[in-house]
Amino acid sequence: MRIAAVVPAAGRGERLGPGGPKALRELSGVPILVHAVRAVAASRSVELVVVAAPPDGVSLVASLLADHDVPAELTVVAGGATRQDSVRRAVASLPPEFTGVLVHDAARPLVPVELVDAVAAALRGGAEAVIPALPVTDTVKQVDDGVVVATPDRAGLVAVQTPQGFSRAVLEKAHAAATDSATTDAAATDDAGLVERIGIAVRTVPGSEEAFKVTRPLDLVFAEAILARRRAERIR
Ligand SMILES: Nc1ccn([C@@H]2O[C@H](COP(=O)(O)OP(=O)(O)OP(=O)(O)O)[C@@H](O)[C@H]2O)c(=O)n1
Ligand SMILES: C[C@](O)(CO)[C@H](O)COP(=O)(O)O
Repeated sequence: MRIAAVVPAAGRGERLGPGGPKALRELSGVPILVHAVRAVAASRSVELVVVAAPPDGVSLVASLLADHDVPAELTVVAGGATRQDSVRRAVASLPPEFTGVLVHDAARPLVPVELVDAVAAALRGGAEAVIPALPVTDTVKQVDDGVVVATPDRAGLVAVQTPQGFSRAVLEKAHAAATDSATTDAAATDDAGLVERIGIAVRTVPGSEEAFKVTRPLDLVFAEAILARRRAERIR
């Protein structure tokens, strides 16, 4: 199976606050997107990376990636108005020989290569859909208008990350079904959610704390701390 990585990077990063599109914000002087692309490209399973850029920023993103050392075959396409749109457009651009797809958020720049490899290995092993998951550490409540209506059993809950791996045929079918029923179904926040809706089993592999999503300002502080620790480990 030939595997490509699709990196949705067309979001605005509103929860991160002012400072421009999140994927172009810097961590240790390098754009978040470049960290994320290098991280997936570090896996020997990944032969091609397709980045979904903000629709008005395709050439800017392409030249930014060209200016940095990114050891991958790379293309940049225009993303869409939602993450789901961005992923669908990037998958549609893949050459036919790529029958496996890893979808990885640009907003998860520090994913360890071991996690990318584990998702790719599960895909090669026959899984049609595989996602990294970590146990939930907080108690989670369901609320309605500020009032708690239920407390789901935490033992059955996980928080999921990217890269999420799919057989390309399954991913395309799930996105097509979601596009057809867009007015009746709630938006899915991840690709695995779309795959679940078409009745395909989604397997999990253990996630990584370092694969966290840069979402709010404090996440930049965590990310810089992890990069500092990695630098220190390299010179030790
Ligand atoms: N129209 C969109 C929206 C999101 N994304 C991407 O989907 C990933 C996960 O989204 P999220 O963390 O929510 O990013 P933003 O949408 O940028 O954040 P926010 O919701 O705070 O604006 C990010 O890599 C983001 O760039 C995308 O490609 N296209
Ligand atoms: C795909 C994802 O990262 C899995 O946890 C997450 O659902 C993206 O959500 P966001 O609201 O677009 O950040």
